[in-house]
Amino acid sequence: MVAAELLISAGLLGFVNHAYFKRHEPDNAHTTLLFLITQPFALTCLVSGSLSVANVLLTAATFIGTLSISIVAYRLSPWHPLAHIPGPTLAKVSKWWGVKLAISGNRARFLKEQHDRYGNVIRIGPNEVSIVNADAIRSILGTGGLQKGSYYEPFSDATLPSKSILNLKGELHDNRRRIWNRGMSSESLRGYESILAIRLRQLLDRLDEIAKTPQAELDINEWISYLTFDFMGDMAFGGGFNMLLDGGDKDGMWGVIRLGVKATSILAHVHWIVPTFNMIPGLNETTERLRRFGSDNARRRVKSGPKEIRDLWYHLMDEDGHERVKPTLPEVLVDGVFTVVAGSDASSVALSAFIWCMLTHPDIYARVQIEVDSVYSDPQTVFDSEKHGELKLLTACFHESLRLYPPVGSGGPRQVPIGESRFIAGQHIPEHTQIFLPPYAIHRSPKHYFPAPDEFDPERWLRVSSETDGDPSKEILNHNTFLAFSYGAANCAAKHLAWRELIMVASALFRRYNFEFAKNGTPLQTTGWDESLGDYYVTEAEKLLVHITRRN
Ligand code: HEM
Repeated sequence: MVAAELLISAGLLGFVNHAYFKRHEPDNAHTTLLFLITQPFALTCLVSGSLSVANVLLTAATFIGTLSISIVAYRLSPWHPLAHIPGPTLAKVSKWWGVKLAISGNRARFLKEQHDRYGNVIRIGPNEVSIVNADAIRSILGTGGLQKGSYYEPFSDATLPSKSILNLKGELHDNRRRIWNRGMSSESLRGYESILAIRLRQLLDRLDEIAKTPQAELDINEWISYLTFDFMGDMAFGGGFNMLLDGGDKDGMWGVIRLGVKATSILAHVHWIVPTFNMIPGLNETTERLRRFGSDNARRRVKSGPKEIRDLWYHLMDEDGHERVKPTLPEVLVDGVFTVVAGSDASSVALSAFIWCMLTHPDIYARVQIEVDSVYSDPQTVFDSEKHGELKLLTACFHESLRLYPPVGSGGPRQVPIGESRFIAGQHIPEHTQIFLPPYAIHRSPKHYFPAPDEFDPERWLRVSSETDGDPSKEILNHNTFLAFSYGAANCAAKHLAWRELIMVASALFRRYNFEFAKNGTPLQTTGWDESLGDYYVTEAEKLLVHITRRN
């Protein structure tokens, strides 16, 4: 009799809990776990008057079983607000499916496959959708679109008094972005170019040494990463990073930053677990080191005083005094760390993917080299960005490699606010839904790039047509769907700097060296490197082993 009463009340409690969690998303794992564990004990005591092990186990099993079945049944039921949107069944059931996919690093490619299978709007989580549609880009990322939501929360350190620009919303974002935009004016960019040129000369010196040894091979992805990391250190904190001179990650900070981004990109799918993770000694070591990295660098930058060439720090601190309310040190510190994290890997993987495309398309590589040679007939002028406009084919090659391998492959989502709903890409999207616009899949859709959307064809950017006039056999190139730097008010704040960096580095490398695949490169490096790119918010690349020889 007691057992029956326990079964019924534990079952009911499971349903009540589901109703509660549907309205109140957990904000951490520890209190939620405590809340779930105490209930079977309390219920057993209340119903049976004692705490016998058998009764507690029976209550707990029934409670958890009913709660789980209720959640799964609801998420798969026709009553779920996203029931009309197709997608993989396991994705609809649990966020943990998203975590597993994120761990695999295969997210961008997998989303494309699912779009090919299910269509333009697919459900990729209990309350998440992914959309591949040109009009949706403006309505989500453009004016009056949606804001960032819970996915981005783990990208901020909750113990710090300020969030980085990546996590700010509304007016707070507009204010910070105004300062960033000033820091990216044409005048500021010219200063950054001279900072980059100094680092680029260091890279060329190091590569010259390597090129002296016949048949020597190098991981070009790694050397480019040293360059972009040091450059971002110069920009954000006025120097102090010396990966090029050290020939590696001497203090291990580069590894820590990469691990931090990777872990965050995975945990962002279950953002409520992060506060719990941060409480576990040992597990928060990476966050601790990142915190120290930020504060040490900020302290060093403040102490070092004004720089001969104005760095990004100068602008972010508003040392010119344009702002009514000056940015605080913690605000600039978090943006400095974000600059190093976001700016270095995105640029290095973009450059590596470009070199990969050149090596796998020798005919185009030869033409690019001729173009670079003719624009920079005097090798000493290769740092002059005034000539970038003349590098038409090289620029088209970057557009194409960024199209095929966008460094932020599946992007970060925007969220429909509570109490609102949207009609996007022909579908009703209910409140609280997170919407992804995955650049990798959008860039490879034949509706946006045609013919051969999966092929490297830089000429498509040089041919004129962008209209089909309803004739599907005609070429399509929809510039509005090029999302490598995102779109709208929160697009890449350093897009113009990044373009100059990519073109300057590529010109300098191609003007000075001949590149070939390393003879000892594994088949992965010579034929499948692109498939090994891991999507961890920013793309992670495997070794790209090449052999270089100095040109005259
Ligand atoms: C090829 C290189 C780069 C690519 C492809 C790239 C791409 C992107 C993308 C896709 C976003 C949007 C992220 C999101 O919505 O979740 C973004 C944001 C951002 N990027 Fe870049 N990025 C590059 C280089 C850089 C560099 C070098 C810097 C710093 C100097 C930088 C600073 C930023 C900032 C501050 C934001 C946040 C803007 C905001 O929220 O208003 N990026 N970038």
